[in-house]
Amino acid sequence: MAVSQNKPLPKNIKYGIVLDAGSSHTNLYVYEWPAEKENDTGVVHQVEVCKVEGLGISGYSQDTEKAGLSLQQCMKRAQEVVPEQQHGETPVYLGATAGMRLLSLQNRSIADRVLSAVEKTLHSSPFNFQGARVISGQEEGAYGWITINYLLGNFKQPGWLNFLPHLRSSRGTSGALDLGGASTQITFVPDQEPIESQENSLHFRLYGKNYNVYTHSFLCYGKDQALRLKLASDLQASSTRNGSLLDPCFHPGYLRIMNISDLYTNPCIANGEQQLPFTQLHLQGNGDYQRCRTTIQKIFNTSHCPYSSCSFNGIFLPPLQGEFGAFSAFYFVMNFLNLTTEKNPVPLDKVTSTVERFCSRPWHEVKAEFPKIKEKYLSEYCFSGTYILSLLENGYGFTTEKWESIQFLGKIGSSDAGWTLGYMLNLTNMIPAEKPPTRPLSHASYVGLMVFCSLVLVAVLLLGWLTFHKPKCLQKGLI
Ligand SMILES: Nc1nc2c(ncn2[C@@H]2O[C@H](COP(=O)(O)OP(=O)(O)OP(=O)(O)O)[C@@H](O)[C@H]2O)c(=O)[nH]1
Ligand SMILES: [Ca+2]
Repeated sequence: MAVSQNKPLPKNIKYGIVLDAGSSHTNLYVYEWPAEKENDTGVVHQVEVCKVEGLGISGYSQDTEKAGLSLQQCMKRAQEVVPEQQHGETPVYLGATAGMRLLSLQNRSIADRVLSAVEKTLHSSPFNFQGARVISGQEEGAYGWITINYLLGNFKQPGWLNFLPHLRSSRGTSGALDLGGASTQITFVPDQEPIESQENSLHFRLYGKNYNVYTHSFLCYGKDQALRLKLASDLQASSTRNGSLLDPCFHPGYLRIMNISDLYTNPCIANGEQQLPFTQLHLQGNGDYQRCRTTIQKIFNTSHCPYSSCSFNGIFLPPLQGEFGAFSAFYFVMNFLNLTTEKNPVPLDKVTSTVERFCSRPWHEVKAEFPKIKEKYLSEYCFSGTYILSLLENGYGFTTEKWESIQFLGKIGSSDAGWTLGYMLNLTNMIPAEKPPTRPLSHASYVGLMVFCSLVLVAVLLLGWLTFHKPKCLQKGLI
């Protein structure tokens, strides 16, 4: 006997936690989804982001234990967000990106110690810890691409197409552009097949469709490392005897003092330090966009290409294809400069003139206008804006027309654009290779279908009746 209940059943919600241990800082994300819809596309969403105070985990190479301790506050926050009875079943993953890739190249045993320290903290939490590891640049690109296409609903087939499988649309996916502090990724489905270099080629089967995806991660070309590359290249080209350098990528009146040893302490910048007769670099801004662009250009080597086409440094890049979503620092910088609009993209010439005007503004004026923005961020928007233009226009070849296909996005719905959601979807097997069997119709669809069938039946009966029992008036009219 069926028992009717008026009370709705309690929602069966599941949770998952991912820590994004980036080069500049760590973010903890909490995701949730209805348990019964686990394999549907587009049901997982972010309910919390917690920004870990202090450095990225790779910044604790001098005191590795602190890398673990730094995560405690956000782990506590996660315990408040996830209901206590579900702590034990909630998976936690930590993925480290370019900062840890660089530290591993520099000193493997210190990098391992940092990872052990964060593992210790995560093991001692009440959640179901699933591991902490350094993810590859390919994975970072791939999971970013999966995240945005999952959130944009690009893997979804319209319901009615389930009945007509041969008509299934091959609706396009969106490419993904991620700009971090230490690396940057470009990932998209190219038109051209096959992909010329194996290390840039990924294959996925998702929801019953095959995707051949191009991806590349440029280590050292995140915006913090790119600034170091630029400064090292400027230093090499200059004849300064005392370490004073005019820098067109900073505002007029801006001054920054840097230790030369800090500039040369990672594998992105090979040697050169020994020859310098000074220990500090005195940067003096002069806010000249054109010159800034020229100096940045020097960090992209376009002199050789062993493929049919390349981005820079001899790396294969097929012709750009389709729409692109640009996130992380692409978004932070463009958003600060008011160059992100929901609907129409801002044309490339307008972006260029905005960055140019911003760079030329005196530092004291900029500081007075944005007193609440961290000085580190504020002072670098001129460099970052110019770097983004160089990378996208000269590095990847986004022309004035192609520029219009880029959308700068921070969030999609409630979820941040980034690699973490895709990483979790993959590790929890939430994106099936094949399309899950279609569920029975929802109540609304059932009622709709019934009404439609009834109307068709009435129309058929009426037509039949009219054919065989023509009313006299109609018969007369026909003669
Ligand atoms: N303006 C601004 N800059 C930010 C913000 N958050 C991070 N950044 C900077 O933007 C750059 C990229 O930040 P993220 O995307 O978090 O980079 P990351 O994940 O630490 O670095 P990777 O390991 O290379 O991916 C870094 O230079 C950060 O210092 C923000 O809220 N506003
Ligand atoms: Ca990142």
